[in-house]
Amino acid sequence: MSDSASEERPHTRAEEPPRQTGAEQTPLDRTYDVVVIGGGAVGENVAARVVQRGLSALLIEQELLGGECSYWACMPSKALLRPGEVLRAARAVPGAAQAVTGDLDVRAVLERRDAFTSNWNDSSQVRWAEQTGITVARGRGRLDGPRRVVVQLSGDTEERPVEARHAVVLCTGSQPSIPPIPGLRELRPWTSREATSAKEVPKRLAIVGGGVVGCEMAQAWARLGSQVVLLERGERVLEALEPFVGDLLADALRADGVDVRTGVALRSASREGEGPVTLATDDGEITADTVLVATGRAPRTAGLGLETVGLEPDARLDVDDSCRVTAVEGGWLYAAGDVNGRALFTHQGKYQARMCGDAIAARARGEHASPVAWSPFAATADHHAVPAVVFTDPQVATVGYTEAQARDEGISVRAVEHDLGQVAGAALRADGYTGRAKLVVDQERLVVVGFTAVGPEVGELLHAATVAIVGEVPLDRLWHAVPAFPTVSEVWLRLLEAYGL
Ligand SMILES: Cc1cc2nc3c(=O)[nH]c(=O)nc-3n(C[C@H](O)[C@H](O)[C@H](O)COP(=O)(O)OP(=O)(O)OC[C@H]3O[C@@H](n4cnc5c(N)ncnc54)[C@H](O)[C@@H]3O)c2cc1C
Ligand SMILES: NC(=O)c1ccc[n+]([C@@H]2O[C@H](COP(=O)([O-])OP(=O)(O)OC[C@H]3O[C@@H](n4cnc5c(N)ncnc54)[C@H](O)[C@@H]3O)[C@@H](O)[C@H]2O)c1
Repeated sequence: MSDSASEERPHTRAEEPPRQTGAEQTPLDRTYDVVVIGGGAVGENVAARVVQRGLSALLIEQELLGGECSYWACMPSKALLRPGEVLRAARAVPGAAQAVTGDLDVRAVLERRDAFTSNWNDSSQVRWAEQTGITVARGRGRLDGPRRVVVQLSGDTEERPVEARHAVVLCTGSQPSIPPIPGLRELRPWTSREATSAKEVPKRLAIVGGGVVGCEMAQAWARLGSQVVLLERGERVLEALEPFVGDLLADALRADGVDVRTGVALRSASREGEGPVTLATDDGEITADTVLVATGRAPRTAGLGLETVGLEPDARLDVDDSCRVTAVEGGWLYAAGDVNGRALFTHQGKYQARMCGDAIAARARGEHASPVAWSPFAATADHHAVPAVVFTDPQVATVGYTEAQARDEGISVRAVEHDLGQVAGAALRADGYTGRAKLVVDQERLVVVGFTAVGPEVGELLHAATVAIVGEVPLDRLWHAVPAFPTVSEVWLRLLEAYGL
């Protein structure tokens, strides 16, 4: 195995030749050690991991190899947000601000976004997979009994049966949920796919749902020139997070011209012919040209043949920490990434891929590979150390429990907060730097169990907190982890001082 095969699949930009058609596909063998259905970031990483461990792997993908993250989620959304963030950062520093004489160049922003998706061409990812030693089948896969999968190759009417010697791994991801609001589905609203791949800036954009997708896309399109209204039924945007997060973010979105409305119930949606859309809420009517529904996601399991292995067709895929589906006997069926609903993030799905790939390979060698906590076969961090960044400006960085979640888990906690703008490193970064950080401490074990920060580019602060939580670093040892002056990380010192060290 070459070194490059042990690297993770890259997110590159490339100009590539047209995609293969079904007729040009590699012929399939009858049996593989591992069959992976779904070639998003997670499926690719499961396949690569087992191949690195000496097993053969078939990876079946019905659309673009790389999945949502590369083409309709993480990468294009961040490409849409980054130019606005840079522009605002420059404007917040006198001396640089005077050099900024124009506004965002929308065409250039969209072109850069397109380059990050390789213009929705996955040839470079297919090449990477093949060089890694993975067999790629373009088409649709479904279960057909224990260890059996049927592949409907693209451009081919015949179905090909394949068998898995050791494991079948479901990595089919998730899809947007559209709430059953009268008229909404009939409008054919944007989902995250259209919101990340649109070629033109909508004039009036109404967004239903003030979660991560709603907030990121509200800011991206507002800064590109849309008139955006953001409707959230909860009390705050990003309501699951610490309360100050939603407050600071709503202020920032409003400063960008977004009309943020919380505690709003959408009653119905309608459109007259090709005219504008009317959204009726309990707070009055809203007129928009485009509607984005961003109200959460559901596992993509329809038509996956779950009933052929004794599960309900729409069953929740509960898994153990090695991602083995607990309701299926024989221990051959796994589910990793968004489809198992544990933590809907690319990084966490890829973590599951590493753990489950190693568990599959060890079990194929006859080892027990018990998924005990923090072993190489257990995605233990999924339970209480999931990092996440909302890439708005300001960013929101979180890992572990919020104070409320920790209390709900029965943990005795004490929380401390600090104003990020008071940190010398933050003040140097931008005039008027606004932000806040919070540490949640387990009072019995005296370790950090949660961290939240809001502020420009605080995402880069997050890994220190993840290491502290995963490493269960005692507070009195953390006190010796000295942040360099003048970095924003000095907030760690301030938080520990606020705690009483
Ligand atoms: C707008 C947006 C922005 C996001 N930004 C971030 C971010 O910044 N950071 C982050 O960590 N996460 C982000 N996420 C979440 C992230 O995109 C997902 O967690 C990640 O894509 C999940 O990867 P996956 O491989 O499990 O699923 P997917 O990426 O959905 O891949 C599943 C693949 O399976 C294929 N498939 C499905 N059924 C079949 C079948 N029967 N046969 C063959 N193929 C099949 C699909 O075509 C798809 O390619 C974002 C999500 C959205 C919507
Ligand atoms: N930066 C990132 O890492 C990133 C970015 C985007 C998405 N994601 C992932 O994708 C997942 C899905 O994102 P999402 O934003 O679709 O879901 P979400 O669960 O984060 O937010 C959905 C929001 O919609 C609101 N809502 C639901 N029904 C509503 C209704 N009828 N009217 C008004 N509001 C309503 C909810 O209260 C909630 O605030 C996220 O949980 C996250 O895991 C991650």
